[in-house]
Amino acid sequence: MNDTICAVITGSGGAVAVIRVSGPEAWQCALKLTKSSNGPEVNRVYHQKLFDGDFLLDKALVTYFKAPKSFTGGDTVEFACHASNYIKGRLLQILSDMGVRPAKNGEFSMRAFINGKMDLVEANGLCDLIASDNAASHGAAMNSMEGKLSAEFKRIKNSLSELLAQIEVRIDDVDEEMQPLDPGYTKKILNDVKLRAGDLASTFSTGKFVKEGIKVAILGVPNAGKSSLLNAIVGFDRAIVSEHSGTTRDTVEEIADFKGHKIILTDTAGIKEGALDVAEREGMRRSLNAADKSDIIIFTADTSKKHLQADHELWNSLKIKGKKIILACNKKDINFTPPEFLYEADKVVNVSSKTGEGVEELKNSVISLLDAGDIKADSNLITSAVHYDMLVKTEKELEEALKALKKDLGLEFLAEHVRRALLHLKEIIGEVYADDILGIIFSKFCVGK
Ligand SMILES: Nc1nc2c(c(=O)[nH]1)N(C=O)[C@@H](CNc1ccc(C(=O)N[C@@H](CCC(=O)O)C(=O)O)cc1)CN2
Repeated sequence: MNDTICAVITGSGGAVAVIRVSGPEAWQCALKLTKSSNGPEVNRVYHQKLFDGDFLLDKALVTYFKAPKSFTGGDTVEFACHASNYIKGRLLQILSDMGVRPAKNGEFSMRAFINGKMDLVEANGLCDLIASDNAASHGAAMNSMEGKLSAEFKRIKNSLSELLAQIEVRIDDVDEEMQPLDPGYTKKILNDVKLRAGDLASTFSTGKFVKEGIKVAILGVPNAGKSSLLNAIVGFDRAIVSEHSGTTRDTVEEIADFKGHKIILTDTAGIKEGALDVAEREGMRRSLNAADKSDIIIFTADTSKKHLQADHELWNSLKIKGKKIILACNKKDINFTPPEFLYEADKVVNVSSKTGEGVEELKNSVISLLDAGDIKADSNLITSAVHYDMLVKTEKELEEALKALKKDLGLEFLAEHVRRALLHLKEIIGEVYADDILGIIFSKFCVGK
């Protein structure tokens, strides 16, 4: 915190790059770089020359922020220079020569957190916002960055804090001068808080998919119609289709939208037994790899053909992966009698890639089987596995507190469970933290953030 750090805070490409310098020496460095003697005004942008020794390095826009009014809460200067790799490299070198250290990943945000500019949930939201790539992930991240998610955590936390205070004064009240704790009231508060923590935790089934997208792998034996199905789902000719078996040799990935959810669809090379060349074997390895990584598998079977034995073998090998499987029956003929194994599918959908029949049902099935939920704008979503984990732990402690109350185990027992629940909530927001944990959390942020 006491040293001065710098980093390029803009992405690659574009004509202008911003370099942020933050820490006690930031202003001094800027005065040297711009060879100015008189102090700049706070929160003003100056068009200034930046010098590399006696040479003119660039003419840039320089903004001066004074602590505590800056992104990090410390003295900060931003140089919006031309995005030449040479200019950026020299600027960072000159700053380094002045004793300014390159910022670590997330270090600016970590300073902002330590300086009380945002809590940990808001910092996490900021990180998610930068990574967001659709309306749903953007909306969830914005809610979080804007403090709406934190506010809900704080509401739950405050109810528990008040309850704990009530319990603790009675523990201290050895002379029993106070009215005893009302069990009905205590039970009501505990139940209410547990319900709210549970409601928030339950949004994670939607939230995790909102943040990362849903990975769907399309698998099947060669020539089952996988690529046609991918094309029918995304609505354009993404994958090459032919009547020849083995047209798809490598996996083909495409992003689609299912009811507002981001879907990462992977079409795969058909899987078969028998003599294979090296490329075919590699293709199949990638197909199975896509199956392993997926959240759900669409198993495509051409039920007009008689190779259902091959389908069955592949089906059995996929079943053991323990994933949800939707069976997409392609080109079904009217005399088709379904073999037994079809009934093991989590869902069977008849599809026609040609007419688009069944495609909507397929999309809906993915969402409902994964319990991915509806995406509602403006509602709080838990997208972090850590937050989810902490909420589940909170719920368990509250359950224990309710048991302690019911069995009348005494105020100390009750207080201990409430205290632990409270600690989980405080850890989520960042009211309590261990220094080494902070480093780990913020190191997941990108450079320059
Ligand atoms: N050039 C530039 N653009 C940027 C950022 C930045 O740091 N620099 N941001 C960075 O991520 C985002 C904007 N976020 C920011 C948040 C707070 C402050 C700030 O200086 N806050 C002070 C002063 C507030 C005021 O005077 O109104 C404060 O909170 O005290 C600046 C940027 C996006 N665009």
